[in-house]
Amino acid sequence: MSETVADIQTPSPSDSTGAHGAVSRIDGSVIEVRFAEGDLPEINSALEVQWDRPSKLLLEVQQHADPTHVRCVAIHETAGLACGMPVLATGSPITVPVGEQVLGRMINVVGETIDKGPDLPESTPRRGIHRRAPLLSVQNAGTEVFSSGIKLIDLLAPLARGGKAAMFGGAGVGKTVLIMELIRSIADRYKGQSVFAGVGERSREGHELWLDLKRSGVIDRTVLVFGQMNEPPGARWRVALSALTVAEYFRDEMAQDVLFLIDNVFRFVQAGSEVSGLLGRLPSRVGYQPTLATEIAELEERIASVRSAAVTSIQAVYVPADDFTDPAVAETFTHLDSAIVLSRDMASEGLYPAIDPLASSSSLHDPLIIGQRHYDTAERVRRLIEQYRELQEIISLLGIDDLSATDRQAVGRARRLIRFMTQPFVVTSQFTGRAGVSVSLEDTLTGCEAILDGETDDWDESALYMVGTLEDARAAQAKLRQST
Ligand SMILES: Nc1ncnc2c1ncn2[C@@H]1O[C@H](COP(=O)(O)OP(=O)(O)OP(=O)(O)O)[C@@H](O)[C@H]1O
Repeated sequence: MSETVADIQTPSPSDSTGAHGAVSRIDGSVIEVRFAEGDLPEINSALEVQWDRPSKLLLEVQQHADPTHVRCVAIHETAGLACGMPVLATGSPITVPVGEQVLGRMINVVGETIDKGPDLPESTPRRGIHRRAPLLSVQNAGTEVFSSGIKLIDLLAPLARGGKAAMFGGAGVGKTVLIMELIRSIADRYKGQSVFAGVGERSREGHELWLDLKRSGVIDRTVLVFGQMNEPPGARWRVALSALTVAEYFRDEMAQDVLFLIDNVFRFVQAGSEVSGLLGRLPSRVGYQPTLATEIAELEERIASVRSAAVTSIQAVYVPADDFTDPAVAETFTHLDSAIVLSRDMASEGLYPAIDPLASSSSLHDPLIIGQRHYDTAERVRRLIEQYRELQEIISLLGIDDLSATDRQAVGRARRLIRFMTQPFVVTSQFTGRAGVSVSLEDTLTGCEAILDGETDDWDESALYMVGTLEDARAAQAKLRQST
């Protein structure tokens, strides 16, 4: 057992364990329960409605309204619930099954299996979902590069082993596709376990992921935890913590590296905002809950690596109305090692993955970490693309012919570089008809250097579009020459 475990134990059962209450008010997903004075269950503890239905109805205590009433958020659907129904205080937080038995399984926010497989064995250990982050003294920040096989990411926003990366983007710019590709490319090379938290997204996507992981043979090392958009806000709000608890068990009790993926962090914030509104709290900036920063920090700070095991996290963050100053987005930014920003302009030009090379960044971008060659190439790429963007305004006004010869050369190289940075994905091969490729950093650097040095100046731009290495582009160019 690692030294961190003692620091992050689940809160001990409270005195209210086994206390009986009764539903006194139902307000959609917010339920008020009456207890005898002195019996009030703790905040964040779970209550179970005692009804004769086969489905469970769990509530989580959010507020002590007065000495005899608690206000709770429902984790399950409340249809059929009536005032006066008996409620049992479980005395502990919501718990989820953890450990080897859940590997290869798909579970919901409270740990019920949702993959139509057999029930989990009775012996499966369970852990409460509210836990503290490991102490700073035992945390281990990641400075080792974690290659993704995706050219743009490895070059300009390298991921850190044991670090946190997020993909930011508005609707439909490719967050889910990118996260799926990363799972595919990383999970089969990754020795540890993977935990996927599906928060508030479409349930169809969850099902597709499950089938996809099954086909690629990595499902036995993966746990999928879902609280999707058709579920009540309480479930969508807490599911990220449930998944994180499963990941923490691998890290702390089994000292195994974990890949922790979340799609989508914004939905977690949104569900928290819904719960806050239902509880009658006054909204804060842009209508968000006043506890926004705390809620994000409580989640993000728990996603931490310790000396004995690394937790590498990749998250998708929806950017509402493409507004990167949105408080939920800006707040998430502050917790990351790598930020991958997706651009609608690039997506509309079909430049996938639509990663903005200038807006994306990584704390590993330092010659002492990634090496001088990588650093210099990335800087040259950024400078050239920046120059191209400035020239684009002039081009749109005056046309390319009015540029100087050096500027025209820069534009040509930048356009080739931008095309070279596109890459066919395995997960999109079915609808693009191009086989997916993974590219090593060495090949990415060699290709970029060749383009920056002018080796491809007389190549057709299209030869560099949606290829893997420079050699693939060379072959495409030869084919194009032959056909003309
Ligand atoms: N790498 C890619 N190659 C080809 N097409 C892509 C790629 N990435 C995204 N697309 C296209 O963009 C569409 C939307 O992608 P995706 O579902 O990943 O977006 P999203 O940002 O997750 O959207 P939402 O916010 O609506 O969930 C895909 O269905 C696909 O047509």
